[in-house]
Amino acid sequence: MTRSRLSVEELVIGHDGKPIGRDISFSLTAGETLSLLGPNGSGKTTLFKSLLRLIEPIGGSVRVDGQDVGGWSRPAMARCFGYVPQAGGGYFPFSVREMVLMGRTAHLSAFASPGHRDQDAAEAALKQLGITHLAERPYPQLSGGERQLSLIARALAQEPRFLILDEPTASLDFGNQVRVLQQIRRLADSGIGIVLSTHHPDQAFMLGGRAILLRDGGLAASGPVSEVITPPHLKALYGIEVQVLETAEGRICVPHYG
Ligand SMILES: Nc1ncnc2c1ncn2[C@@H]1O[C@H](COP(=O)(O)OP(=O)(O)OP(=O)(O)O)[C@@H](O)[C@H]1O
Repeated sequence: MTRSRLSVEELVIGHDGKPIGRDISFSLTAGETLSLLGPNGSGKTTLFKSLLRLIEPIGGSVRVDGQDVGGWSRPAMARCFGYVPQAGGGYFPFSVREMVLMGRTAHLSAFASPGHRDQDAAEAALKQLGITHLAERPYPQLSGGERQLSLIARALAQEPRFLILDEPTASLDFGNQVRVLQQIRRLADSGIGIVLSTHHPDQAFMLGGRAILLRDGGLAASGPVSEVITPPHLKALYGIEVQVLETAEGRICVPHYG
């Protein structure tokens, strides 16, 4: 099976025609994971929204298998990309099952109601995230971790080739951070391309794959996680001294507190 390839080429991102990032190029094959790190305000959300055409890029292109997505319709974009926005992603006065089923909208023709194929995709997404037991619960009553898993299930029900997650572990407790990351890693293993932003370099180590660093209006580094998440890069990115230590579980970052 040939896997889809996402190529971001010399993207220029910004707001109201004013660039905040330029020359942003990277690529990803479905099944791979890419972690995006950068200080607050460096443009991570702007980059994701530009990639998804929720904000018009100022320049450059985003291609899937060589096709420029610039001319794609919204449903065509939604069949290719799932998006889990930052922090909660809105209020849904529905049960988890209903909310996840709404992720199927991109597959429905105008005015059509969901059919068996859509119900099956929603159930499969709930199962894949291990939250079938939450299906009847009203979304507003869920905990932060349960909401985040439900939002990922909703994006997954779209059956996207690429999943874009903006700080998927923000506001989660330590256990739920690890559980959500384990699920994300499984999604990559199942063949979905994952691009996620995080403020925790350790999470890039946990996910493996590749990482890119966004700083001063451009990509400061790009490559395998082990080559990108290094003390000099972290110092340049965050202005603090950090050691990278090897442990039995993998690498971890330890800041200097002195
Ligand atoms: N709608 C907007 N209009 C104008 N400027 C914006 C808009 N949204 C964001 N910005 C600015 O663009 C810059 C990048 O913001 P963005 O939210 O992309 O950063 P970020 O890296 O995701 O930040 P954080 O880590 O704090 O979530 C910031 O200076 C921000 O103030």
